[in-house]
Amino acid sequence: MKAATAAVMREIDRIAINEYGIPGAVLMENAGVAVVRHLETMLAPLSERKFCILAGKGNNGGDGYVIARHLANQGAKVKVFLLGEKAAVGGDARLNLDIIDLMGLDIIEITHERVWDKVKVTVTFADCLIDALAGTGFRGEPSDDMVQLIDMINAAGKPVVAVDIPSGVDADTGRVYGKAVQASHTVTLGLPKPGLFLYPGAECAGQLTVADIGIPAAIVTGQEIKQNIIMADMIGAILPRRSPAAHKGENGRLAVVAGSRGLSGAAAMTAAGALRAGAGLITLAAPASLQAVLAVKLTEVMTRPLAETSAGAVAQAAVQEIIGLASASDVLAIGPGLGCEEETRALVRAVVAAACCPLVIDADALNALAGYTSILTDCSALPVLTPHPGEMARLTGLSIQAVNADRVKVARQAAGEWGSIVVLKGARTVVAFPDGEVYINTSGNAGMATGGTGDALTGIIAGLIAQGLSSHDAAVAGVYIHGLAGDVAAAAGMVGMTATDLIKAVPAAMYGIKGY
Ligand SMILES: NC(=O)C1=CN([C@@H]2O[C@H](COP(=O)(O)OP(=O)(O)OC[C@H]3O[C@@H](n4cnc5c(N)ncnc54)[C@H](OP(=O)(O)O)[C@@H]3O)[C@@H](O)[C@H]2O)[C@@H](O)CC1
Ligand SMILES: [K+]
Repeated sequence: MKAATAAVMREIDRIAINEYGIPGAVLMENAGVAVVRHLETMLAPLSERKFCILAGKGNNGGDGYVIARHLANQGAKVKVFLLGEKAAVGGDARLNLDIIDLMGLDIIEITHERVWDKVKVTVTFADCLIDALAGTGFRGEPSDDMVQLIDMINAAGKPVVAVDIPSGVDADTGRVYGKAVQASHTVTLGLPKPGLFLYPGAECAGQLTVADIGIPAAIVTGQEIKQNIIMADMIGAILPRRSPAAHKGENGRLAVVAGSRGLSGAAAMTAAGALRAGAGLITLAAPASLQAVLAVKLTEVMTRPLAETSAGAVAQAAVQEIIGLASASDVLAIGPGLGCEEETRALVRAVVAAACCPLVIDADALNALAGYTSILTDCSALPVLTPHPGEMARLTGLSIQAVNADRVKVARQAAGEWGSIVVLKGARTVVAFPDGEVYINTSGNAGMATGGTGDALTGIIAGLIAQGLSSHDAAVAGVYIHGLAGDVAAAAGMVGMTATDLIKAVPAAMYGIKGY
């Protein structure tokens, strides 16, 4: 599913109106009717309900007046509060405001202090609140009046239906500067906006519905929309169907370079993630002293002992062995648990520079690349990098806060600069490509915020590449399957679930998507 930024949505509206001749008032009518249809599914019979519509002076408020008209026609009790003066409302919104004025609906301008008591009483006795304060035209921090209204809406404990976007949420980034409406439902218009999927905006949106408002499909396909939302059907189309006559050699050869003394678990979980994602033959190369324990942990994985430093990390002397292993493999996953010794870091850089198979680079291998990201642009195949925000901060020189403030922008910029696929992990993982294409993941849950889930993701993505998926498709499908496996595991209890629970749930997640 494509997601449109506020600027792209405005351009789509402009083309629909100016080039196709669809009057803006028709789009607004369709928008308002779509919200009323949604209210019918939630609160029928509408004739027995009381609605409080909170409208701004822009077109989002205009949608609110259309909603008010249709609700009143159905016999509902409707009160409209306008954050500003009627005289300040223009265009299609004004047209619809004038209509409900002529219909005799109660429209109260919030222009002086005395009105607030009335707002409070109405909000308290309403069955449902409609947030039509602001949509894609919202900028920056809400004004004091808007904050007061948002506080009242959020404190009311009533169903809140946001029109297009919960007011106060940035449509592009999901950021909330100050306060935002906490909606129980959002009916977004035309195309969904990225900010409805990125936190904290995603949490403000509640249950999301995308409403068709009659924009010609050709306008949307004619736009270069680079934001995508990852959904199950998209992944179903990506995953290959396994031939009934398949043998292990057809499902790829995968090498993992991971682990150091005290960090054997990271290596094991990476290999197990790849195994559960369906990779055929896996070789786990790790410091020699870990071999015995890894062989016990992973019955189905081959292990390869590597030269190690006195501290039990992979030594520089292992470089040729790893490069040789990479050339005999379809994909190499490198990084989890390698540790932070400088000798190991130098080895990672040498392997990344020389390996001729696709790479999935994670954890300590990412830290080894801080200050050396230019190596990535010379990789023979597009490498997949899977940083969490801390690793991303180290790689970019930004603070973790700056990384999280606009995850899409940061991931996209890094992917372009490094000529790599960047999987920026976290709630709503973002996958960015060098051409600016971005995918936002929708699966997963807070139970996944536990050690080892990142190692599992590295294994899953590498496991999919081993089975013949392009690095592009493997990154997109990998993050979705990983989150879905987390959701499957969380069905038995979210708090306390482990990365191992998630890994075991990968086959069930894939079964849910593809039926195998
Ligand atoms: N034809 C179309 O295009 C269609 C558009 N459609 C709908 O229009 C919406 C876009 O409409 P838009 O562009 O008029 O802006 P909109 O979201 O109403 O926001 C402006 C309002 O927000 C206010 N405001 C902003 N920042 C603020 C702040 N920090 N703090 C406080 N207030 C702030 C601003 O106040 P002002 O700055 O004027 O004082 C003004 O009142 C879109 O989301 C969809 O719902 C549909 O009907 C389909 C057809
Ligand atoms: K809104």
